[in-house]
Amino acid sequence: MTEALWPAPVATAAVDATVTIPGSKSATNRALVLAALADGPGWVRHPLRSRDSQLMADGLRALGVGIEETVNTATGGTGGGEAWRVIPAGRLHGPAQVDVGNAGTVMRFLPPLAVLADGPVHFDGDPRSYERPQHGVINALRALGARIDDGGRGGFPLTVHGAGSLDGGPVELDASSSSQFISALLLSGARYNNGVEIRNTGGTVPSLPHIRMTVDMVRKAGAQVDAPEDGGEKDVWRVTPGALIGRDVVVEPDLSNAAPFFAAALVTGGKVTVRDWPKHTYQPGDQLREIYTAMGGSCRFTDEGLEFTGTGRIKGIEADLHDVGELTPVIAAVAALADTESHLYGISHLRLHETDRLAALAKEINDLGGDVTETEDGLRIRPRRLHGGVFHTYEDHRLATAAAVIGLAVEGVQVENVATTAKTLPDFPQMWADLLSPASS
Ligand SMILES: O=C(O)C1=C[C@@H](OP(=O)(O)O)[C@@H](O)[C@H](O)C1
Ligand SMILES: C=C(OP(=O)(O)O)C(=O)O
Repeated sequence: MTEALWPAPVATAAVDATVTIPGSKSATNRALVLAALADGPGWVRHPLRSRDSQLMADGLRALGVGIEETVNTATGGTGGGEAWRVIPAGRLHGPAQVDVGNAGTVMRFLPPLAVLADGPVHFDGDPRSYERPQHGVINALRALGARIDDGGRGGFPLTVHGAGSLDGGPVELDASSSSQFISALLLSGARYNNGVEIRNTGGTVPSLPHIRMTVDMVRKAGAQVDAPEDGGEKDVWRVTPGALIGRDVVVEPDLSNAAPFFAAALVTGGKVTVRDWPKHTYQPGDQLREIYTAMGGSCRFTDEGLEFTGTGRIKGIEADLHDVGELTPVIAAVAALADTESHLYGISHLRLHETDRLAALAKEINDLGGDVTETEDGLRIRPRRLHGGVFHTYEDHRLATAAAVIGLAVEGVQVENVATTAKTLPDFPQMWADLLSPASS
């Protein structure tokens, strides 16, 4: 398939901009699931509007949940802007068809909810959804009493035969390939007759901040959750059965999507402020403060948000990104422009993300003249002068934003299918143009 090429703009001066980043994908999709399972209507304010959140909303609608996408003009504590009203179905219904696209959150979070529907729910998605791990969810739901037909594939397409309820209870699974297996069961677990107790029997679970985000949101929806970080048993998460309440949830900006914008400050020796950066958050993107500081930037909170300043000189880093894997593509791009070598590790699970991110980053950066080697669980990136060329993106939004970062400093980078950023940031090309135009701030 030939996709249009987007000429990545070169920065001709240090950037100086203030950016509004749309809502967090992870928080939006959790809020939608919890609101759909609640005992009364709720609001999701400042939701992300992107392919992944539309897939989630459409999937829930297919099961009978009402989601009204409105612009809220109220000027209360939460301000105006977009707000989605979620009206639970009473009883989730099947038969239904759900498209999971290539959204990990939809693939993993909706089957545990579909077991509560009163009929079959058929799930299908992009070709890549057939390859991404789903065993943790399928095997766990079966062990908890659900009937799932997957034709022996262990993944999509599959049909969950909703029976209106699920026994639930204790279950073991291997969550070393995705934290989303655990989040998925925690989100629906309160609605199972016996709740759920999940024990990870595999290696270390990646993306722990995302599980903490789940635990926090499920608790705020009124359920009791025990988790290892609160003195609970290692590798065990428990939700007690009970009702969830329809709430008013305000979604934070997507801090992982701030990564390319702050990177622009580092690469050009400029300054970028991301508005409304939360002082306390469970998002992994908050770790950019530490990571980009180690790479030579400096940051501070201002009245508007978080401001990053760069010097134009980038230091390589040695970093375990196991907890914050989704930041890797953009960090790798920054590292490819650094003065010293970087070693990013703890991220073998990235081979099972939107694409094999380790292989894709190594190939694409090397095709621009870089020196990147894949290790068993990461990447070694050595400084080398890069040149222009086509950067393939493998339908991975974060490969496209990584390419844009390299393009700031390297003339002639052409990004294949920049539209793939629509997975979590549909306005990326315009936001990037605004960042680079003096009128942007
Ligand atoms: O639960 C979530 O919202 C996410 C969890 C992480 O998944 P993995 O644990 O599969 O890496 C992360 O990479 C993904 O972007 C979003
Ligand atoms: C891994 C990611 O997404 P998903 O939710 O599809 O797993 C990501 O956004 O980097």
